[in-house]
Amino acid sequence: MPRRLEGEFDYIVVGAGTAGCIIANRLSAAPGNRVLILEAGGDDNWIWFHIPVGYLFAIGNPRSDWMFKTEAEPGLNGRSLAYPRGKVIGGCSSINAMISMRGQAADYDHWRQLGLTGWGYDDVLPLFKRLEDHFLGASEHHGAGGGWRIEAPRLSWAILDAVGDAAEEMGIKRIPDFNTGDNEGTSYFHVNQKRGRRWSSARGFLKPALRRPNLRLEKHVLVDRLIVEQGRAVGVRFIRNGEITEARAKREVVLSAGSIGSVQVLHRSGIGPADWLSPLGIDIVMDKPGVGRNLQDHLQQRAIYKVEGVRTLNETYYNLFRRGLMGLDYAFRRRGPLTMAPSQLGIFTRSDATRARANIQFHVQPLSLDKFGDPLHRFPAITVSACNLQPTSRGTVRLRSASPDEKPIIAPNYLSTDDDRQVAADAIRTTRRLMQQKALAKYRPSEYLPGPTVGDDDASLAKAAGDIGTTIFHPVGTAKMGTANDPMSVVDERLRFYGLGSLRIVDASIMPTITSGNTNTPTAMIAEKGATMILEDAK
Ligand SMILES: Cc1cc2nc3c(=O)[nH]c(=O)nc-3n(C[C@H](O)[C@H](O)[C@H](O)COP(=O)(O)OP(=O)(O)OC[C@H]3O[C@@H](n4cnc5c(N)ncnc54)[C@H](O)[C@@H]3O)c2cc1C
Repeated sequence: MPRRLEGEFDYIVVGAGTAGCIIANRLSAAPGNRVLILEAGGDDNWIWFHIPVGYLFAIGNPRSDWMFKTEAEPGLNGRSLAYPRGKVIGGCSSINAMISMRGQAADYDHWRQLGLTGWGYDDVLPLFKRLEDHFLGASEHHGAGGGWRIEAPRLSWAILDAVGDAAEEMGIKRIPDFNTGDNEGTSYFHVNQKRGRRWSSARGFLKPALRRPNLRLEKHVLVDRLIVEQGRAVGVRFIRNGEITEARAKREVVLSAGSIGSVQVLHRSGIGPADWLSPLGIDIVMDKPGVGRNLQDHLQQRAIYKVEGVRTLNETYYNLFRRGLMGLDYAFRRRGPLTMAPSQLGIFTRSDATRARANIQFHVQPLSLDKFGDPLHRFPAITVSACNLQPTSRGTVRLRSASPDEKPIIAPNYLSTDDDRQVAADAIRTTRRLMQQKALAKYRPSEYLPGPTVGDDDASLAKAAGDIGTTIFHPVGTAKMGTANDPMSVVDERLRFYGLGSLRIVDASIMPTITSGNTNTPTAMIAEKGATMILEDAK
């Protein structure tokens, strides 16, 4: 018999990630709501969760990462990718690259055009603003005083300034801010940091709320499944140190375990495609073909260029004297490379002139390595990675077995459409053009990856994209919000689960289509809106 967690709860939030921390904060702001939030990871009491460059140590480390992998991907010429997800309070916002990016107004207007009332850019702009504490203060586009701190980066690099100049030479304008509805242009990224430290959702929303007597956080608990009675989610069953415990919610269960985690919990609960679950011996509670489908991610082509006569992080890192200076700069001024989000300069542009809006994003880094987790190269070099912002490939997330200890099968299906292969080829072509601009000539950039032997024709570039393509860590869409007449819809526009009462999903998995940029800030907005709707519906 499972143990029963003592205490009465109105709401149970599963997962204290980007979304979960915000929901717990908003729901517990009403003293009458008793809120329980359950997180598989632990506290963020490790220095590398806070010093921004710690990202390099948190990824691929079981202390902070679920350590998932994709299947061998045909589109990546048979390669399987590490697929990091944060396992700690704050979730991915505690290990991510801190870029704060809303995407494009057109992304949200598209959601509204799909029939999802209340999700157009005009509708969600007040929510973005309400969340924010923007370094420039309140304005037409930004908010001040909220928990989502956004700051300008605290260092610049001559080589990145020159890449920005090169973009301008190609006709891409310099803009001061990517977050005003249209991100086409080039700029340094704004970041979720406060005075040189990472600003996660846990720091901004969960920790300040934990003082409230009506909010309870349980860490190191793995939610196995939902408890469903008479067509309603009435609680959850979780595991801690091998012990099974149940907790019950009087009002609602909110799934915020992320695009992978929320699917796992639903599938283990018998909610998902019956033809996937039955062979695993899972009793079907509800045949829901959309749960685990529609996986979308941004695939980046990481081109690397060797440079001369200019500083990059590579040689700075290997120079003991300079490394010491970096440490001192951080200790005394909270400045310098330790405050660095790995990608600093952004460029949003069109992969070809026929595109209606920017459809590729460059992340330019003053460093290079073979892959995350590997050491920096010993030669001076930069990474000029381009990703397709509006991919048409769709993948899946599903259970390997019914055991909660087993890692899921993640198959993003990258580059499985002609359009995605074309965009990838055009993106590498655009990279090459960028690096040949006059502004960069003095640094004598030479292509290291994909490499000068790769031809400029579509077929060679698409093959190279498969060789150097890698995730930019943005899985979304696996429990998509949609209209009732679409059998693949999982939640409605108020994020209520179709077919089961008292259950909502509020995290990155509900995006019907991926936003045109990094996905953390959009997920925060989804949480702000989700919490608002939960409170409204409770009245
Ligand atoms: C390495 C990396 C770099 C990134 N860089 C950026 C960036 O620079 N900018 C940007 O905008 N986006 C970035 N992203 C993406 C962004 O962080 C995510 O889109 C966003 O955090 C998703 O939020 P979420 O709430 O949906 O999920 P998460 O933040 O993943 O939260 C889910 C939480 O649920 C917990 N959980 C899962 N399953 C269970 C279970 N069964 N029981 C209990 N708890 C569970 C997890 O441990 C986690 O804490 C990055 C992501 C990664 C991994």
